[in-house]
Amino acid sequence: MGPLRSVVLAGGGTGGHIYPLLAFADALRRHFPQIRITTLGSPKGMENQLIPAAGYDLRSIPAFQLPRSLNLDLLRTPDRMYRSAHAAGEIIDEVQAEVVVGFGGYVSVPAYLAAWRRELPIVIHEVNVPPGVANRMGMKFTKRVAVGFPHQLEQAEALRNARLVGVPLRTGITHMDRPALRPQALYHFGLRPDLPVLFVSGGSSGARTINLAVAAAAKRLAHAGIQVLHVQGGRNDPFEVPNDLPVPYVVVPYLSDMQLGYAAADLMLCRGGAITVAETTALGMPAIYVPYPFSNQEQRRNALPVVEAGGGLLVDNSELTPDWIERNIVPLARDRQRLAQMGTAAAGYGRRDGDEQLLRFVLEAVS
Ligand SMILES: CC(=O)N[C@H]1[C@@H](OP(=O)(O)OP(=O)(O)OC[C@H]2O[C@@H](n3ccc(=O)[nH]c3=O)[C@H](O)[C@@H]2O)O[C@H](CO)[C@@H](O)[C@@H]1O
Repeated sequence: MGPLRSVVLAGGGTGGHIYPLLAFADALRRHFPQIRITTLGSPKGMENQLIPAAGYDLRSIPAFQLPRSLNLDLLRTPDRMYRSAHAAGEIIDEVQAEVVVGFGGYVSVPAYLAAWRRELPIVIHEVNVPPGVANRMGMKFTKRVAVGFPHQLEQAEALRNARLVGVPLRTGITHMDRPALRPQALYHFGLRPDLPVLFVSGGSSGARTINLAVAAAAKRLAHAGIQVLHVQGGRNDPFEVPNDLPVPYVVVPYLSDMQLGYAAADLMLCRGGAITVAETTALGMPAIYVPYPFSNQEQRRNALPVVEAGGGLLVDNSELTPDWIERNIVPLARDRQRLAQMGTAAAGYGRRDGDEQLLRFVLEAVS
């Protein structure tokens, strides 16, 4: 077949849906420099900051919230769904899209619906178990479903026949040479080269429990000679850290250059969002995962295979206290050998070619 000329990518809400979309857009552009890439988002999601900043065309379509269960009778779906699908269809027609690729988030549903009505190929990329509500609806319109992780094939009936492609990750992360970037990253954040760095991130929105627990442990970490680089997260309140600590504790609201954080880090403390897990493992980053407790155990499922492979530790949200941090993180952060072993195990589970594998799958869909 000839080169792809025009695609519509749909996805939005939080970073977990948007970063894979952007990484895939970059792969399309690398392979087909003349391609027209149009992204569909909702008016309020993080896509409104992240997608224009990455230089892609973002079209907003009217928002509507999906019910959280699937016994959705399409005939009784509210008018707003049809308005959104109509808007998505007009954009698909205008750009003469050859395929719609959806990454989840409720903005994907009107795109799937509009593409189905036009008999356009639809490809869904799903990273969670259970699959998100929007993508489960999309699966009524296409059998071309790609997943990020092996456990998804075993743990979700709806994903049993999906194609395992991995997660499209930003090349700034997948092509990164961590040791080479480390001095620059430490300098950038004002961190010392002679002491370990704990990198704390609660995902794209931030995590209140993690933020408060680590901030409350600031003195104990500092007196043990552990530096902290702490990302507050896009939607979280500021927290207090003592300002008379003997070693650096750096708080940043959000990192657009996430690779700098990974480069500075010896150990990560994070939630178990799917893209975060894909990134830590692609980089061979030892991590302590604190899954978000309120979303169908999806984050626990993401982190468990890495932890079972020896690539990190798992701690319940309710158990992450300053005492736990002192007892577990302090000795680990100072044990270079154990960190190296964990890093190697994490890397064994990680993969870096999700963007290329998804592209191959999409090309099959349009051929
Ligand atoms: C609470 C919740 O429901 N979270 C879900 C959400 O997580 P969330 O939106 O937090 O997504 P992930 O943890 O999967 O990914 C976060 C992304 O944001 C990036 N990042 C983060 C902080 C920062 O300062 N800069 C930055 O670039 C990370 O590098 C990563 O690429 O979507 C994921 C993927 O569907 C799901 O698995 C999570 O369960």
